[in-house]
Amino acid sequence: MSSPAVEVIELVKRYGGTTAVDGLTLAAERGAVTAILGPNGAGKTSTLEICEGFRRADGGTVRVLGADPGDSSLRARVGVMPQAGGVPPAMRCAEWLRLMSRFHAAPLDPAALLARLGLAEHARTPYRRMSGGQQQRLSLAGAVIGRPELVFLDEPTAGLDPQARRACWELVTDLRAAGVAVVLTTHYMDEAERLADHVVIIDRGRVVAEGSPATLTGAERQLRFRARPGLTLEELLSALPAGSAAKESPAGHYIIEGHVGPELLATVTAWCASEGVTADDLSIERRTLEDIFLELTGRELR
Ligand SMILES: Nc1ncnc2c1ncn2[C@@H]1O[C@H](COP(=O)(O)OP(=O)(O)OP(=O)(O)O)[C@@H](O)[C@H]1O
Repeated sequence: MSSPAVEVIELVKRYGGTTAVDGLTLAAERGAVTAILGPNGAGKTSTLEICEGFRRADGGTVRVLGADPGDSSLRARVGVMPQAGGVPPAMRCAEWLRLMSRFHAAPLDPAALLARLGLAEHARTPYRRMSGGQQQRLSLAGAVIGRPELVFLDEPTAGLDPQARRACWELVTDLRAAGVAVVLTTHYMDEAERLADHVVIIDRGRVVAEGSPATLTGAERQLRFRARPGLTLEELLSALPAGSAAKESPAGHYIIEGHVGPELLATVTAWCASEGVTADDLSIERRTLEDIFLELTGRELR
């Protein structure tokens, strides 16, 4: 088996007294999408920027396509989409992408790439006059123009409209199919669930869980419904089979966990009837990546 495209072992990054990355270990495979998730300030961008060779680590080991992240030979092989900026404000959209293409031996066609990302009509627009979402898309185009073996995308779809998000997802899926290693960060759990082969959840600079979306969310199902807020769940709990759990989260949204079968469903609906409430949007679902993320990283704001 070939070595991973990115190998991070016991990485440490400090800014003065703040330890942003605290012994983080992860690997990203070729031909796969690795999504790094974590609350604000968890250390995602710091980790990415060290892998991209933009920041120095204070400890640990990082190998990118088998080389040190600072190795100049990586520039032609690795595409980077930073969280913001990177394009001179006065430069026109197509002009910048053409310039980027000249740094590579076998680049994609800049005009075709702009068209694919819905930027054809903005080809002559200076960067500073483009909207935030258009700037994001141009930055994404810059990361992939050189047919890289590995791309780092820092929140690629933040602020994009639904159409542009889908165009970005399609591009990422095509990169993976072409054998490219894609490492991205995102705050959109549905995006990670849909796109990623491997999800790494980090918190306070450490990995708190990793695996495929299916492994992380597990096979267990939940019963969910909406009803008026503040129902007392004790009586329901006592009627449910041992090992079941019931919670209201957020207000007016009820989640019942346990062995979700006909018996549990009957008990819950009978209880709703006894309370005089209709269970709206009653559904049986698997736990989502967002449920797992909030369980692991808590609900307080960072
Ligand atoms: N240049 C810097 N100087 C000082 N502290 C920094 C610097 N860059 C990041 N930090 C701190 O390091 C920690 C991790 O920041 P980082 O940007 O890596 O997090 P993140 O997970 O990418 O967050 P977000 O989701 O908000 O983008 C934070 O506490 C942040 O304040």
